[in-house]
Amino acid sequence: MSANRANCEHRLASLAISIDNGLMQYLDSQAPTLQGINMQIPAGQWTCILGRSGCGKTSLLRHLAGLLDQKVVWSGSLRMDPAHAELKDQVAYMAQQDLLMPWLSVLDNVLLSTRFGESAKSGFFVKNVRKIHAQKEQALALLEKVGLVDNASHLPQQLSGGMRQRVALARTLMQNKPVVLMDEPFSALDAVTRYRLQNLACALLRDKTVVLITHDPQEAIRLAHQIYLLRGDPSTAELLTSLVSSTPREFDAAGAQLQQRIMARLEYDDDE
Ligand SMILES: Nc1ncnc2c1ncn2[C@@H]1O[C@H](COP(=O)(O)OP(=O)(O)OP(=O)(O)O)[C@@H](O)[C@H]1O
Repeated sequence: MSANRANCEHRLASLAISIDNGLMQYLDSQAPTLQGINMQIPAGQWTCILGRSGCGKTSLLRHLAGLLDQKVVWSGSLRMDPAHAELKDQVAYMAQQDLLMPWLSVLDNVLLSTRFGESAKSGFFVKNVRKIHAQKEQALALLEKVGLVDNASHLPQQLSGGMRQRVALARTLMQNKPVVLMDEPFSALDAVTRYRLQNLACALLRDKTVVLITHDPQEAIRLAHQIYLLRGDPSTAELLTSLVSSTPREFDAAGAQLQQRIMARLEYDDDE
């Protein structure tokens, strides 16, 4: 069986997430960071979240990824459609920093999450040689998609920032989760590299339920099917707009107007 076919058979359905009246407070904090959060995150679409620094964007994303379970209290409902036991099993998380292991090759970095996943399930690294071979083929196919197959044996330090983020994207795809949470993944890149990576991510994550945090209204306007703003203290979520045209969008007059609206809402929040 080819690696691609094996991949299809294990692919999970896309999932929608719905948050009703969510409240999140850090255990060592006197007040909630998020309160009265209502969000609908549709399956197979991109939801972008903007908000001033410190409003709780990363906290919300990390909570969805199951990374804050010991650090916060959460109340309110967090549901998935179709319902599933553990949201954290369904998500791949792509952070602002690429978080590549410096001592591992590009290929091994892409394979890492798969092997940890297997390790967690079985108690030791995958032993099945055919399975390892199929995973390697799949990782190489993903590296081909992100244009880095010739760099498979390189170490991360031999790559540019944009190349490293492409490795991180391949690693995220390798996890093959229906939900992809991205925390400012392109913010450290130059404008042209960012533009190219936005296009690439848009193409490769087309079937996924993506939640993207960004400080860049233009990035949200290019990529989002809906844009939420986190505003206030504690923050609530405001659905600013839903966009129906296909992505990635070119920036036009309507985009410029929407950018102005976003900036006005964010500026107002900063002044409050
Ligand atoms: N482990 C923690 N314990 C207590 N408070 C925390 C913890 N981590 C973050 N916070 C607080 O939660 C609030 C939200 O932080 P968060 O990083 O989620 O904001 P953000 O909107 O992602 O900011 P930025 O845009 O600067 O990345 C901040 O006031 C921050 O100080």
